[in-house]
Amino acid sequence: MNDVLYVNGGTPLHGEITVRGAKNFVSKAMVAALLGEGPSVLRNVPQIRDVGVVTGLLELHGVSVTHDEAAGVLTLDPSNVESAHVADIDAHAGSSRIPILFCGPLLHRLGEAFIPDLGGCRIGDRPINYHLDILRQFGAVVEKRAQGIELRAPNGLHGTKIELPYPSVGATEQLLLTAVRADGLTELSNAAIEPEIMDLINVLQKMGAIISVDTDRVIRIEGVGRLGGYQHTALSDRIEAASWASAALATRGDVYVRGATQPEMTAFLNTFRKVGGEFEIDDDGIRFFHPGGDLRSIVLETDVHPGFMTDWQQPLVVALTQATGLSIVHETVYENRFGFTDALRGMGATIQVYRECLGGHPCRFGQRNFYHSAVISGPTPLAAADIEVPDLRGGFSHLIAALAAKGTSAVRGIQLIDRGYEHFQDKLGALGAEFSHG
Ligand SMILES: CC(=O)N[C@H]1[C@@H](OP(=O)(O)OP(=O)(O)OC[C@H]2O[C@@H](n3ccc(=O)[nH]c3=O)[C@H](O)[C@@H]2O)O[C@H](CO)[C@@H](O)[C@@H]1O
Ligand SMILES: C=C(OP(=O)(O)O)C(=O)O
Repeated sequence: MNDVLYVNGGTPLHGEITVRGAKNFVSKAMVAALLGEGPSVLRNVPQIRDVGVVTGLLELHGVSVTHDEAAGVLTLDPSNVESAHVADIDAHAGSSRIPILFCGPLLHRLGEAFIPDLGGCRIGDRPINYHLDILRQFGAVVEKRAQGIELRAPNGLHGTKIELPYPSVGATEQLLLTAVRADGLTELSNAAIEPEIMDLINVLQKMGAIISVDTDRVIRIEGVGRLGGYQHTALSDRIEAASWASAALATRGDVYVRGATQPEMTAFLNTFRKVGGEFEIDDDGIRFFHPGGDLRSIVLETDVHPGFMTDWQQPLVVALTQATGLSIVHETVYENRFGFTDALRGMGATIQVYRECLGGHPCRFGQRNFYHSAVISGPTPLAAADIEVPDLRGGFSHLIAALAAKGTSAVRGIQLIDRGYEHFQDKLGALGAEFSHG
């Protein structure tokens, strides 16, 4: 497949697109199916590469997966996992970080697991120390191998009390997927409470789990002996929705995102409005548009939910290059998520990155040599360029910059974008973008 997109920018995006289920939920719900005795059915599944990667891993473990791609329905039947009993897989994680979440379900079913080294976006170190600490506290024995880790649970997995040093999404999911079938009670403090985690809890409850969530980031789980399958419709992808909203703003366009939902996007909508974008919400989606006139600069900090999520940051920064004045963005979730701004600078944007915590609150990256704050001065016209996609959201940002720029840009490595944006080229076409493969 041709991995370069030639984008002829300068045309505002106009029209309607649809977003389906959230990348950051669907993959976890697929792993949850491994815990059930019977088949599960997941609806509203997007056609993105991460779904293919997790499907491949589940099949390797004996899960039978059928996918009606057009209807977005996945059926996952784990009844053959015991007979397949794959102890040591000669596999790699592909582009995804999801394999680490197989630990709990496989340990419960097979008593052992081999997890390959992880993929995912290179936006910081992304260690798995919280995951391993959690698994060890449940009673797992973890050993490092050449290309991954090997785990055993010689005495089973037992409920425990854990406080996370930081409300990590993946570590919270690790705990949930392990605790639901562990023996006894588990209590997690400082848990992440992202909407995708809440929907995973919905799925686990449908399967028979007992989970309560307090208002102070404490989650309690009473382990149960067996879980069944589930039927569930995935919540929609608020990152994809916000990305198209940012594209509408940066190109002075008007995009109706069918499937976008308000409650999961409150922090984004507030920021969008402060920058000068407008939106209209109805029962089926959200219309995002540039109302004309100047955009306003803002001070923004990314944070865990209910804050402004880090995955919204990169697409929005492109729109901020078109706002009048100095915007400050303090990235507090990942230490290295401004690499994508190099290409924007090459296109004419004025963006400086700093090691200091700018914008208000000190974060855990302050004084540690990480360029995790950015100052964007605008508005600056963007000029076409030859750019290489660095990661998923950074890649979409580059695409937005190319759409906003005068002239024809070459955007290389666009396959990375398929990992989280369903049919993005069809959607660009539907919104009137001008592009070709050469
Ligand atoms: C597939 C998926 O759902 N990915 C999302 C998930 O990633 P993911 O689950 O990997 O992100 P985490 O919330 O775990 O990471 C947050 C921070 O905690 C650190 N950390 C995490 C685990 C650990 O063991 N040790 C550690 O230090 C990370 O390096 C990072 O700085 O949540 C992120 C934060 O909303 C999103 O940007 C990603 O899109
Ligand atoms: C960082 C992201 O994803 P992942 O955790 O899958 O790398 C993302 O979706 O922006």
